Amino acid sequence: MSTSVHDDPRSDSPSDSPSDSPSGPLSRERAHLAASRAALRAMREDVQSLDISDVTANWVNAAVLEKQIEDRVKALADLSDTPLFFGRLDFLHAPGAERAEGAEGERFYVGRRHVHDADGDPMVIDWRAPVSQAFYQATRKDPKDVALRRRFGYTGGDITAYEDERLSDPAEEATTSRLLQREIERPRVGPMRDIVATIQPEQDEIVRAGLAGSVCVQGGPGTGKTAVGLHRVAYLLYAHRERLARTGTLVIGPNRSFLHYIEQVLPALGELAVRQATVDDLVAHVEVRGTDDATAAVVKGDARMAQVLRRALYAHVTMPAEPVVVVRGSRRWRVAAYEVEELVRELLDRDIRYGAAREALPQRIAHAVLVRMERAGEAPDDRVQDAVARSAAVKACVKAVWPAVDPARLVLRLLSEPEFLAGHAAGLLTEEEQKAVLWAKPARSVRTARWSAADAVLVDEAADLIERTPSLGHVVLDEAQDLSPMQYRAVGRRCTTGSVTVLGDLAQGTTPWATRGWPEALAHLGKEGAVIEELTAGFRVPTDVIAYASRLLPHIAPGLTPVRSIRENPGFFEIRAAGDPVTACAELLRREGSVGLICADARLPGLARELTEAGIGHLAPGAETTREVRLTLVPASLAKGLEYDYVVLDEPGAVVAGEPDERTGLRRLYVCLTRAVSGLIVTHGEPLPVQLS
Ligand SMILES: Nc1ncnc2c1ncn2[C@@H]1O[C@H](COP(=O)(O)OP(=O)(O)OP(=O)(O)O)[C@@H](O)[C@H]1O
Repeated sequence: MSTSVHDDPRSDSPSDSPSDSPSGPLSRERAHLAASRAALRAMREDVQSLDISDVTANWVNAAVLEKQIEDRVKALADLSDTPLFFGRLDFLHAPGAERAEGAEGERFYVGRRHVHDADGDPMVIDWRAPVSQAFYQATRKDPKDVALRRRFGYTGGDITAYEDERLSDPAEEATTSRLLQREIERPRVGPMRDIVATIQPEQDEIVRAGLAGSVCVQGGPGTGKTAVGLHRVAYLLYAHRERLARTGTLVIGPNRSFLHYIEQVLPALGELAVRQATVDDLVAHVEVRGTDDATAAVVKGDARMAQVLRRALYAHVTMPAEPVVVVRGSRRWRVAAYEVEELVRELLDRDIRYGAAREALPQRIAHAVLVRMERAGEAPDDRVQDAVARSAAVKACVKAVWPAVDPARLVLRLLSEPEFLAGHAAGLLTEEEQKAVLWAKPARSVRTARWSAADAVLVDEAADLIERTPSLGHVVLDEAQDLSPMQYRAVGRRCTTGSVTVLGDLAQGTTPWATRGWPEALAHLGKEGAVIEELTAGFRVPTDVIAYASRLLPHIAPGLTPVRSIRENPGFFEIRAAGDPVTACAELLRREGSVGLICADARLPGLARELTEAGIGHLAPGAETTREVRLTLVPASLAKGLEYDYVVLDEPGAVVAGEPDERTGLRRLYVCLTRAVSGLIVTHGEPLPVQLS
């Protein structure tokens, strides 16, 4: 028997087989779904009925416990249109007890969360549990003891189809999953969805990679990098819940629209506590009101700036010229200048932060005083040492020798004072480079300075030299190819004791400092040992469209493997010379799903006006589509990471011309050409870039 799909005629999908009888497999599966829902309800009621009055001694404990209960009840909610399970595994033998989440049987339903019956036996196994892995990894070649893998198709919250693969049956031929195809081709509207039911084997490997190791994923447009990164966080939170609850997790994306687009995925997987931020959010020590030209931004983002900052900071440490004299009662205790210098040199040699060393110095000097007191026959205790450390003489010495430094002030001086910069950049930055980073108008104060985004990263680096930045347990860094070396360092210091998942595509790098190669980027992150994986199967872009966009690859990222679309639906692709984008939008809105009109940033206001004049409702730039308003206008600079069922790409030549150089322009165009799921119309009046011919 070969792989087969069985549909219920009530489903809105094409049917392969006749309707199911009341005792047929579909009815039995529906019965299991109903029983699982009832079991989940019972689990929720159990938690709701907990009486905490006996166990909470005070109101603080009671409040904490109540909050925990509230969270647990929320986590146990049964979302009516989200399937409770999406797959079933029938093993040939019962898996080992340690793999089975306490189950005795050999049949498992795989779903978004664990559900058990009144006896504690599992009705649904969490997709992240070890036993569920076979659902994603078993193949005909390596069936992993799976006799039958069943995938379920849903309409709303109801099972309407299933598809079987008898993996251990040598007579059955391999076919691609129809349900997977349907899932990939389902129209998109609104924010990104999870892919938990259809994670592919090569994606699953990355999702389940251990917490200790860092992973870097290079993948062309639509290969599922973002999806994989988000599911990886959910997996790690399941496998290392306590540790990550303590240390924290963070997802970094390129901008607000992108974060908004992905924000529903983790909550849908039951994970509510993952912070999402842009790199700019992480380094928001100063208010960013200024911008840099490309030359200045490239130098400010260069890793050499870290050395300039280090030098400038440590130049504040000077050797004492005077002894320290501490007066206690009638006695004076003297520590010679050369001895203080020795203490300072010792601290400089140690690998501790500037601020920590500054805090240690008074105690070191006080200790030297104590040794003298002991030698003179006194018996001072710790309190005396503390008092000496806090004495005016010691304080004055530390202030002179190892002064407090404010990180923003330090950067402000470097960018405002040519001599100060030259003093610390000599041999690191050329004169032109120094000129490029200096502000045209020196700033008077931290508050009034017109800080740029790159300046804020410098302040973050300086802040970390002074005081260690706390490290998180795991960081997912999406669209990483656009980060500067200094931004990589800023991310790297937020996971020094944790691990990172780096996601990106070298061909989509559109910043002047875009990543040239992953090993270099990983070195800036401080994760040289990370494994580099490549994803090449494309889930988003139709074959003809990706083939067209891939013509740009030799010009923008030679050597990268073109994406191979696994979509069966060919979609459609049209290039309309002298075509009108507004008419194209109107045409596409007659179909199901979202429509994005992507254009060069400068052309956006004009197109917005034309749409309004034509009476076509549309959303503000970058806004998420809804069922009511399915058309959104997307400036080329915001298109990265987003997708729409249909895209109208206006004037490719203008997209290229909108960037400072041709390669960046072509990369931007590559991003814009690869946003469509079902169809793309390119409209142009000007000639198309020759690289597309
Ligand atoms: N295994 C899968 N099953 C179903 N859909 C998938 C799968 N993997 C990815 N997708 C879908 O393909 C689309 C593209 O995925 P995603 O945005 O993660 O790609 P990406 O590699 O980050 O793309 P880009 O480089 O353009 O940002 C999304 O709609 C995602 O849900």
